[in-house]
Amino acid sequence: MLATRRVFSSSHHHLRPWLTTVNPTILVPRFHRMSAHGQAGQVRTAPDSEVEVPESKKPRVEVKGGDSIVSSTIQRNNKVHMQATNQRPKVEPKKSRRKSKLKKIELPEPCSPEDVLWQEIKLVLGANVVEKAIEEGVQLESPFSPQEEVEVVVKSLSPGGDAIAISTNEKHHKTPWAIVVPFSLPGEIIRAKVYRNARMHSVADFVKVIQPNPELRDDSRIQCRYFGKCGGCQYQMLSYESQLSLKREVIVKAYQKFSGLGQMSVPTVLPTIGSPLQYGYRTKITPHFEAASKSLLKKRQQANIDKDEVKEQPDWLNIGFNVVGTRKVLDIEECPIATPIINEALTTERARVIRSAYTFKRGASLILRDSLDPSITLPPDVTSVSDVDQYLSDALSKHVCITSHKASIREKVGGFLFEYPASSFFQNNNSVLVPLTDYVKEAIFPSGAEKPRPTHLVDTYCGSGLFAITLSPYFKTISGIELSVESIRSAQSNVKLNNSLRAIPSYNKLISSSSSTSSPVTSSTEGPDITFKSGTASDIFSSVSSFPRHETVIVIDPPRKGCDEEFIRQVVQFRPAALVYVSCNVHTQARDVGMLLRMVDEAEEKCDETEKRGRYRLESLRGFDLFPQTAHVESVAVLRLI
Ligand SMILES: C[S@@+](CC[C@H](N)C(=O)[O-])C[C@H]1O[C@@H](n2cnc3c(N)ncnc32)[C@H](O)[C@@H]1O
Repeated sequence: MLATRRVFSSSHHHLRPWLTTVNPTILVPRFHRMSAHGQAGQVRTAPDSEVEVPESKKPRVEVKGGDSIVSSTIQRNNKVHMQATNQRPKVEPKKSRRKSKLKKIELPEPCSPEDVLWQEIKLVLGANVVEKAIEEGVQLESPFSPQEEVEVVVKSLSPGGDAIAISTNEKHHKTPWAIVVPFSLPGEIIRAKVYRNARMHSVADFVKVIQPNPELRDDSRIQCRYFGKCGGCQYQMLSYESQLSLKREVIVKAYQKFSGLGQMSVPTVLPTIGSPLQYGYRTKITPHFEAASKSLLKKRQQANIDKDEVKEQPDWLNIGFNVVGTRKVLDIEECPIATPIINEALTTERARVIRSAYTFKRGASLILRDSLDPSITLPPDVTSVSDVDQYLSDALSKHVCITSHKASIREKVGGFLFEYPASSFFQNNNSVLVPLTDYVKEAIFPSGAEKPRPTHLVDTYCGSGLFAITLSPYFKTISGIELSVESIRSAQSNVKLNNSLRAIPSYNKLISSSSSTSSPVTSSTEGPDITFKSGTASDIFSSVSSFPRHETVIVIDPPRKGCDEEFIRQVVQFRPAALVYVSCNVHTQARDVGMLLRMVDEAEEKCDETEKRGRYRLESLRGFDLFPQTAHVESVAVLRLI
C-alpha cells in the first residue's frame, strides 16, 4: 500500500528516512516500510481459476545464508497458488525465561496503527476478558512459540487488512490469545506460522488456506505473482464489490471505537465510492534496494574486479518492495497496480541499478511518477505555435515516467492542471480525483439547500492546491494553508497556470468535456480571489477572520496523524457553515470529529444565548477507494451547522 501516502503511507506507514549519496536520479529519502500501498509484480489474469505465469516471470526462489524469505506464492505447473509460506530466520523459543518474567501489559498510543489493531484484537477476544487481564496487570504467556505452525479460524479483519484469528485447537483456549495473519478472510481456516508474540496475540505468516471462505475468496482474481508475499496489496483475492464493502465496515468501526460519539450522532456510513481503475492506477511507486555488503565490496576489490563490471543481476540485489511484515526487500519487476508507463520505466530503472550495483554505499529508493510530459511548455506561446489545438492536445495526453525527485510532475484533474515537485505530496490515484473533488463540491453545495450559498472557502492542509483550485469556479474568495513551502509555491503557480490556460479558447474547448456541470458562482474570466499561505493549519484563522462564517466552508485534509487540538479549537471558535474533512486515516478522523463536536457542545453550553454560534450535525460519512487491492480507505466526513 503504500505513496508514500501517503501508500504505503504514505500509507499509512512506519517510515524511516535514510538519505543516500550516490546516483543523483535515485538519491531520494529512503523509507523503510512496514507496509506499503500496492507494490508487487505482475502476471496476466486467466479467465477462469488460476493465474497463468509465463516462464520468464516465475519468481526467483532463493535462500541466502539460511535467512532469506522464500516466495509464499509457490508455482506449480505455471500456476499461482495462495499456499506455502515465508521462511524466516530460525528463532529459538525462550520459553523458560519468559515464564518467570511476566511483563506488565503496555497499551499502545491511542489511535496509532498498533492501537487500531489492538482494538480489533479486543473485539475478537472479548473486551471483558482483555480488561480483566489488563486489570491484573500481567502479560499473559503466549501458547505458541516462534516458528510454531498453528491452524486458526479467522474471526475478523483488522483495518490494516490482516486477519484476527484464534486457534482451532481448544487446548490453546485456556489463555485468551489471538493470531494476526495476513491474506486470510473471515470464516476461513488457515495454517499460520507464528514469528512473534506480543500483547495477547501472536503475529504469524500465512502458510496456506485449509478451508476457504467460498463467498469471498477466489484466488483466480489475483493478478500479481508476488501477492501473498509483497507487503503492498492485501485484497487481490476479493471481488471489487467485497473490497468496497470491507472498507465501509472500517469506517463504521472507526467511528464506533475512536469518535467517542453516541450512535445517534453518527450517520449510516454510505457505500464506498470505487476507483474507476482497479489495476494500473497508481501514479507513484518508490521501490528500494540494499547496497552490497562491505565484505562483498572488499572481496571484489581484492580480486581486482572493476565496480562497473556487472554482467547480470547479483543474487544479493533485490529491487522492489518489502516482504509483508518485514524489512526485507522483495525483487519485483512489475507492479500491476501501478500505471503502465511506470511499469515500462521500472524495467529501465532496474537495469540502471543493476549496472551500478557495486557503486552504492547505501541502499536507496527509486522514485517513479506518472506525469503528463512536463517538457511541453505550458501555457504555450500561442503566437509561435502553429497548431495550438494539437499542441494542447499533446500536452494533455502524452504521459511520461519521471524518475528524478527534483523534476516537476504535471497532472490533469478534470479541467485543471497541477504541477508539483516529484518529491511533494499529491494523491496517487489520478483516476479517482474527479469523483472525489466532485463529491466534495456536491457536499458543499447540496441540491435544494435553503441556507446562504457558501462564497468563501478555506482549504487547510492544501498541498499544491487540489481542492482550492478544483473548487475555484464556485467561490468568490479562497484561502489555503499548508506546511510545505514547496507545495505552497506549487499551489500559487498552479493558480496562475490555470488562469493562463483558461484564457486560451482551444484549451477551454479541449477540457470542456471534463468540466463540471453545476453553475459556478464566479465566471471563468473573473476568477476568485485565491491566496495561499505556508504555515501550520491553525495559523490560517488570523487571515480569514473577515470571512463571513455563515458563507464559509473549511476543507480539512490532514496527514495520517490528523489535526492537532489547537486547529480544532480554532475551527470551533470560527464555526463555519460547513466542514468537509477528507482523511487518509479514518481513525484519526473519527477521533478529531468526535473531539470537535464535543468542543462545540461545551462552547455552546458555556456561552450566553446571544453568543451562541450553533452546533454541527455530522451529516454524512463515506469512503473513497484511492487504493484498490489494498486495505487503505479515504474517508470523507461532512459536518454542517444546524
Ligand atoms: C493528505 S495531504 C493533503 C494535500 C492536499 N489537500 C491534496 O489533496 O493534494 C496533507 C498535507 O498536509 C500538509 N501538512 C502536514 N502537517 C501540516 C500542518 N500542521 N499544517 C498544515 N499542513 C500540514 C502536508 O505537507 C500535506 O501536503
